[in-house]
Amino acid sequence: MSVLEDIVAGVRADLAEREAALPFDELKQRAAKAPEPRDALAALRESGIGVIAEVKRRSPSKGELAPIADPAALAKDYADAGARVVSVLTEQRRFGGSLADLDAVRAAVDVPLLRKDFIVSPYQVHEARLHGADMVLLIVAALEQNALSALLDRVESLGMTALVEVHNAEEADRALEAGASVIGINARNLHTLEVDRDVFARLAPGLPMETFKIAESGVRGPGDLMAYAGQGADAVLVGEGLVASEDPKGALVKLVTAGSHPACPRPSR
Ligand SMILES: O=P(O)(O)OC[C@@H](O)[C@@H](O)c1c[nH]c2ccccc12
Repeated sequence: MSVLEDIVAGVRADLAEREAALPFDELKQRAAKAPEPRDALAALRESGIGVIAEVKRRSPSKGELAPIADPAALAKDYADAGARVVSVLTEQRRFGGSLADLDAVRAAVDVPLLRKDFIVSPYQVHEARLHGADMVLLIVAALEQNALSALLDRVESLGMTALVEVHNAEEADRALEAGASVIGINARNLHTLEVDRDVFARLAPGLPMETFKIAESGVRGPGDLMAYAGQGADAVLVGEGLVASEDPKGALVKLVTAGSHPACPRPSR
């Protein structure tokens, strides 16, 4: 089994337990009463190169990154430092996250939130909404085309933004085919877990000008952000570089400052 298949199998097992505890119809009704979603894409468009800052304890590639005893406090630091969106990993087995983290972060900050997980079922989309997410990650490599299209429509029908993640040109074509307008190009190969920062430069020119392009993974500091900006990124998503830093807030201020600096290349739109 590949790493991705292994993660998805665990996600499906955990999902079955939650579905048994709270039936889909009941979940949908509850989610429908949640406060209106925030416009994550509008928030990302507000600055130069927007930064999505991630709450992430562990990763399959690096193991333990940071204990993050208080995800709400970290998210507050992120928001204060100028994060346009905060990403919360909710996958438990490999990333040490939970929906409780999403709840805690939602209660603490006003910025739009991304639920970062391996979404394979409509159940998880409504669940994201119920727990205050405004944006949902959909990983093309984890989904059949029909499921991808259906999940994307579902995310949008609930007023949220879908961030559709791709790793290669074939996945990028599938994302566009499904109607994605916000595409994340992940430098981390989900099969080998290696980071290749050149993936963005290879794929971005093949995407339509109007597609909102997010560079994901491997951003170590302002230099990487500037490089991605020069290659046409509209925003970057950063996890490890922040959580594993001595001073996550200070590290994020540096990124946000670089992303809004006049010398930083800007999207031409
Ligand atoms: O920690 P990094 O290298 O800054 O990467 C963040 C983010 O891109 C990464 O966490 C990620 C991208 N796509 C994912 C899908 C699932 C889980 C995690 C991810």
